[in-house]
Amino acid sequence: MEPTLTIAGSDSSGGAGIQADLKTFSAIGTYGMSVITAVTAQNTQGVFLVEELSSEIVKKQIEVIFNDIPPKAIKIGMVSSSQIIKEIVNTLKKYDYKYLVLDPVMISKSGYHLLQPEAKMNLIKYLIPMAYIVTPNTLEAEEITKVSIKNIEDMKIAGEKILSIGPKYVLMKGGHLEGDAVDVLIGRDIFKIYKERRLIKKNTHGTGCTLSSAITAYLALGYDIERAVELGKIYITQAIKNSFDIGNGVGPVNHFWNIDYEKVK
Ligand SMILES: Nc1ncnc2c1ncn2[C@@H]1O[C@H](COP(=O)(O)OP(=O)(O)O)[C@@H](O)[C@H]1O
Ligand SMILES: Cc1ncc(COP(=O)(O)O)c(N)n1
Repeated sequence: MEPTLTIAGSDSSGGAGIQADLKTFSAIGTYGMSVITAVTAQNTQGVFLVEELSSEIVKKQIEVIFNDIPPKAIKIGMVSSSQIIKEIVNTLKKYDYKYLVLDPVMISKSGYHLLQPEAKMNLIKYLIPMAYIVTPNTLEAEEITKVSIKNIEDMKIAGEKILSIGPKYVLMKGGHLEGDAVDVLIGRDIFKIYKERRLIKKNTHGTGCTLSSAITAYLALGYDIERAVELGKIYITQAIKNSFDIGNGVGPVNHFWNIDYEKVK
């Protein structure tokens, strides 16, 4: 069983953050572990309060995991402040790893700032260059590059700008654009489009967390980047397609769409 690690925030409603990541890691057949950076009081209707953990406990969680169960692939989601970002960067520097998937979480779908605005520069300067792949949505890519994104051409321009900061690959997610759900993978010699029909579903809480975790799990299982993104896209599309209404707002996706419940009864 390949170990996978998420470094992210907790979502009390279970649809995004650490909870979405661990469900995805498990559904894809890896052994999920977590380093919690912050606790959010959140449900399908919004984020109501956030409490960041101390940098000491973030550092210690990373150290004890790496000293005992070195992960095959790591994903970073919500990191909230400059202090936490610097602690993660300094601690990860001490260890060997190949696959770091960075989902540059900034604002929740419900409009809450999960990354303090003044920490944005540190995320760009320190975390993006360390990543194997960065997975911004259009709003995050606009914040990082100041390029306005309306179509695939703009995604390419912004994606190449992010690539020049230092990661090996960039996956530009197009979930917020109109028309088909198109994502673009950009690398020094890769430009690949992943297209799925847009699903008319309101339950998209945690889609970005889920896709980046799926890519992390597939990298841990040994797939190359193009195939890991292809399988991740299939996983998130099916998870949205099979989502269910729970709560009164924007519900979660179905992380276990691939599980045969008859077998576990
Ligand atoms: N309505 C939808 N139908 C199909 N795929 C979608 C839909 N909304 C988002 N996606 C896909 O879900 C993934 C997450 O995308 P996006 O919503 O852009 O990210 P985030 O959750 O970070 O804002 C992408 O692969 C995107 O194309
Ligand atoms: C702890 C945590 N991490 C990430 C997200 C982003 O997910 P979304 O963009 O679907 O709100 C979230 N809402 N909460």
